[in-house]
Order: sequence, then C-alpha cells, then structure tokens
Amino acid sequence: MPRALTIAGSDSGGGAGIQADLKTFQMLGVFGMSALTAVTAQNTMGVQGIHDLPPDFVRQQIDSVASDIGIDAAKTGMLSQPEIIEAVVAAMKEHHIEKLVVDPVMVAKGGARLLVPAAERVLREQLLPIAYVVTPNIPEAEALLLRRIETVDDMRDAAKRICDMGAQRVIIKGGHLPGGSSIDILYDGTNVDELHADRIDTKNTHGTGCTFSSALTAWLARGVEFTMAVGRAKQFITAAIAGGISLGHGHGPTNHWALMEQQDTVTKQIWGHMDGELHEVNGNQ
Ligand SMILES: Nc1ncnc2c1ncn2[C@@H]1O[C@H](COP(=O)(O)OP(=O)(O)O)[C@@H](O)[C@H]1O
Ligand SMILES: Cc1ncc(COP(=O)(O)O)c(N)n1
Repeated sequence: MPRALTIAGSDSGGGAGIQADLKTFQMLGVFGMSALTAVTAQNTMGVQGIHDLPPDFVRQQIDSVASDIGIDAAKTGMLSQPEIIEAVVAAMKEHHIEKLVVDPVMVAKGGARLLVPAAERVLREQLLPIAYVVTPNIPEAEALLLRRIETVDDMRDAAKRICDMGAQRVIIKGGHLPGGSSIDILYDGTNVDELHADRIDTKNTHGTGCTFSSALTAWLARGVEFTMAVGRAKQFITAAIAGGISLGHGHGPTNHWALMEQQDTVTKQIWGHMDGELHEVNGNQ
C-alpha cells in the first residue's frame, strides 16, 4: 500500500491540519502517517491556542516512521518555529524524501499566525530548495516574494519567481482571488499551466489548502505523474468544497466524503481509476 506522511499541526476542530490530511489520505487509498509539529485549540471560528512541540520530538516522530514503515511521499503543513523547520529539513535530507509537498502554511483563515515571522526566512532558504512542489495560497506567495499578487498574470509571474528560489515545482492557489473561477497556476520549471474550477459560493472553506496538498501528496505516493496528480487533487478539493459541511459558527470544514457521495463523473473517474490501480497492484502480488 502507498505510504504518505504528513508533518503538520493538529486542528482540534478536525477541518484542517493533520486531521484533514489523514482523512484525505484514507479517502484516496493511501496509508497515512503523521509527525505532529504543534497542537492547536481551534474551531470553525478561529485559533484559541497553540502549543508547539519540541523540534527534537518532531524529528523523532519522522525518524520512527521512516526507519520502519517507509515513506513514498510526504507533505508539510504548519511548522510554526524556525527550529522545527530546520529539524524537518534535516530529516527529509537524511531519509532521502524526494516527493516532498511543501504547503507553506502561515496564517489561518481567522487571521491567527501559524508560522512566527522569524521562520519565514528559514522556510524560504532551507525548506523551499528541497521541495518537490510548493503550494502557496496568494497571501503566502506574497509573503514569500514581498510583492502584491492581484491578477492571474501576477500569479504566473510569482510561480516562476518562487521556482527561482529553489522549489522544483510551484502551484499558486487562487482561492483568495475574486472572480467566477477558482484558478490555480502550475509551474513545473518549464511550462506554466492553469487549473480552472467554478468558484463555489460557500463559507465552508476551513482546511481547503490542507486538503488540496494532502490529496496531491496521496496521488504522488501512488506514483501518479505530477500534472495528472495535480488535476486529481483539484477534482478532490473542488468536490470537497462543493460538499462543505455547515458545522460550527464560522468557516465550516470541507467534506472529504464528497466524492463518494456524489456518484458523478468525477467520482467515477477517480474511484474508477483507483480501482483499476488497486486491481493491478493485487494482480502483481
Ligand atoms: N470557493 C471556492 N470554490 C472553488 N474552489 C476553491 C474555492 N476556494 C478555494 N478553492 C480551491 O481550493 C484550493 C485551496 O486554495 P486556497 O483556499 O487558496 O488555499 P488555502 O486554504 O491555503 O488558503 C485551490 O485549488 C483553490 O483554487
Ligand atoms: C493546524 C492547522 N494547520 C493548517 C491550517 C490552515 O488551514 P487552511 O487549509 O484553511 O489554510 C489550520 N487552520 N490549522
């Protein structure tokens, strides 16, 4: 079974962070593992408290799973402190993790900082250069580049500039840009591509970034080629947002079950394909 590791914070509200990642891995037929970086007291309204874990202990969790179970792809989410980023970078290098999806989580939807400002430089200088792909949203891309992004052309330009910082591939997520479409820009170091989906009018967007990056990680863990993996991750997140759940009083979570419930073309495509892959795997055993 493909194995994926999420290195991220816990969201007690269950919509983002480690919880969103593990639910996504499970839905996409990948064995999910976790290394916790921080525990947050959080709900749909915002973040009420953050408790960071010691960097050595973050490292220990990664070493434990890497040395025994193995990792086909990994992703990072909330990393909060510079020393945690350094510990993760050292572990990724030592365990030769090639498929590393870096979601440069900086600020939660409600405005709470999930990465201290002093860590931004370490993220830029140490983590980006070992990323297989980095997936900033627009405010995160702006913080990485120290420049404004207001149009799709700005996003295309920003993707190239972030690639120049050392990441092999960049996806700039357009959830924060106004307009009828939710457009993501994809740059693989050579070509720029656009991924379009109708913008869904909903306030239930808690965990969209986490869910998108973990779906991408799952497909990469399954050995799917990059552009195809991104397309499938986009289908997964679009369905999860469309099926978003009105829980709590603020931004409700996305629905990781949405593809199963929908029984439409997207479901058939993804599950049909997965089913084929699973048969292949079983057939080869
Ligand atoms: N209202 C929406 N309708 C459709 N897709 C959306 C919507 N909001 C976000 N997305 C998509 O969800 C994914 C996560 O994007 P975004 O919300 O920008 O990330 P983050 O959670 O990191 O801020 C992207 O593929 C984006 O295009
Ligand atoms: C522990 C944790 N990690 C990440 C996010 C970002 O969530 P989003 O995907 O909505 O940007 C969050 N709110 N909490």
